[in-house]
Formats: sequence, C-alpha cells, structure tokens
Amino acid sequence: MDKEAFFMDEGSHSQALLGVHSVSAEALRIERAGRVLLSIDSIEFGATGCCGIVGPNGAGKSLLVRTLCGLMRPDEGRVYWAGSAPDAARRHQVGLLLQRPVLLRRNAVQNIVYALRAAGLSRKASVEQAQRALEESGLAAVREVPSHRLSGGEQQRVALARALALKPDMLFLDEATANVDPASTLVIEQQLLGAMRAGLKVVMVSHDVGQVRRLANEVVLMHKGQIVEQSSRTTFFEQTNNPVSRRWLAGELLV
Ligand SMILES: Nc1ncnc2c1ncn2[C@@H]1O[C@H](COP(=O)(O)OP(=O)(O)OP(=O)(O)O)[C@@H](O)[C@H]1O
Repeated sequence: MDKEAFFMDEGSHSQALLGVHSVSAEALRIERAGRVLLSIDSIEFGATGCCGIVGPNGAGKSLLVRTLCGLMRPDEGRVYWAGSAPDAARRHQVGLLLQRPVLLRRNAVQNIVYALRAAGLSRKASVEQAQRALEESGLAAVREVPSHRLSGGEQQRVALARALALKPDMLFLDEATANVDPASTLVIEQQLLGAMRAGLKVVMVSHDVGQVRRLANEVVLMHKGQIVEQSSRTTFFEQTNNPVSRRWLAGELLV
C-alpha cells in the first residue's frame, strides 16, 4: 500500500490552472498491526514560504509527507490540494524530493527532459527547459554525465533541478540533504530560497535544526504520529510553552 497513489481521475485543466498553494488534511489516521502510526485532526501547509517538520525517528514525518503528496492512502481522513482532493492533473504542481534521489540511468539532462515530457511538454520545449534548469543550478558541466556516475550531492542537485523545472507550486523535501556535504547543502538551500522568493512553497522534513532555522518561517513538531505544535519559527525556537517541544529542543529523548 505504501506506494499506492490515490489520485482522483485526470481532472480538468481548469482545475490545474488553479494551482496548489496549500496542502491540508483532516482527521488523518494510519494504523498498522494495531499500532497508530499517524493521527492528525487537522493540518495545513502553505500559509508561509517554508515550513520545517521536525521530530524524533519514527514520529510519522515521512508518512505524513507521503500521504499529503498523494503517494499513500490514509486509512481514514482526507487530503486536500488547495481545497480539493489530489488529482493526477495537478500532480506536477506538488513536488517531492527524497533523501535518496531517484534518477533514471540516463544523463542529467535526459533525466529532466523525461520528467518534462511526462508532464506534457513538447520535446523541443523539454530540452530547452532542461538545459536552462541545469544552467540555473550550476550543473551545466555535468549535463551529459550518466546519473550513476554523478556524486551523491550532484545527483541530489539534479533531482532538485528536475523538481524545480516542473515549476511546482509546492515542494516537499524528506531529509533531502541528509546525505549531502555542507557545501552542496548550502547550494541546495540557496536554490530553494531563490525558488521561494519566486513563490514556491516548501515543506521540509529535516533533522538538521540549523537548516530549519535558516529556511523555515514555520515549524511543525511531530511525535508518535501526532502534531505536537505548529508555530512560527520564532515562537517555536524561542518562546514555546509546549512541554514536549521544550523537551525536544533541550535534546531530550522523547519516548
Ligand atoms: N508500511 C508500514 N507498515 C508498518 N509500519 C510502518 C510502515 N511505514 C512506516 N511505518 C512505521 O511508522 C512509523 C513512522 O514512520 P516514518 O517513516 O513516518 O517516521 P519518521 O518520523 O519519518 O522517522 P525518521 O526520522 O526516522 O525518518 C515508524 O515507526 C515506522 O516503522
């Protein structure tokens, strides 16, 4: 079931034109073998430029992101993309970048062309847009290099360039820089900040508190499949009164 997408039918183009500048969910519940993995009454992303989702291992961060992106069907509850059910017509407007980039065994530019063609662009437009995406990402020098020969950091930067080339309204990142060195992490962060200035909404699962402080305007702390707190960055890091948040910020092991 994990990879099961739950898009509605192809939907209409008029719906696609509406954009997906918010993603929300209500009464979400995922349970396996009698264990509640996710239990969220209500959550909404998109009100701010970037929201960081933090929390201990196993808190349900990845499950939440996959569910919001339409990759997992919850046992109960509803997901909304800008107020309506996720649909295939808008799937390119909600991007997802994982810890391990998923690239085809083709070169960098072909990887991006493939995604753009799948999104409906002509071959000519796809090639032009892919070349531009790699140039804007500082990856022009590796555009002909097969993906399996790229370094891990380069692979992730190609995956980000591909995600951004699709011009999503929202981009979810699940530990996207966990395997990337500090220098490449900063390059990726700069690129995200640039895209955010151009209107992209980012939701970022990260164990890197420094990164959350650098990028996020808002923070969500998860624990045991639930939302502990959703606050502005300043409130969360400097003023929270939530006892669980305070323990997490103090570096205590949450059980
Ligand atoms: N298909 C599944 N079947 C059973 N349990 C699952 C399944 N998928 C995830 N889980 C469990 O759900 C819990 C939440 O997993 P999830 O990957 O969302 O956590 P996370 O907060 O992203 O953790 P981490 O920070 O370690 O990546 C974990 O205990 C995990 O073992």
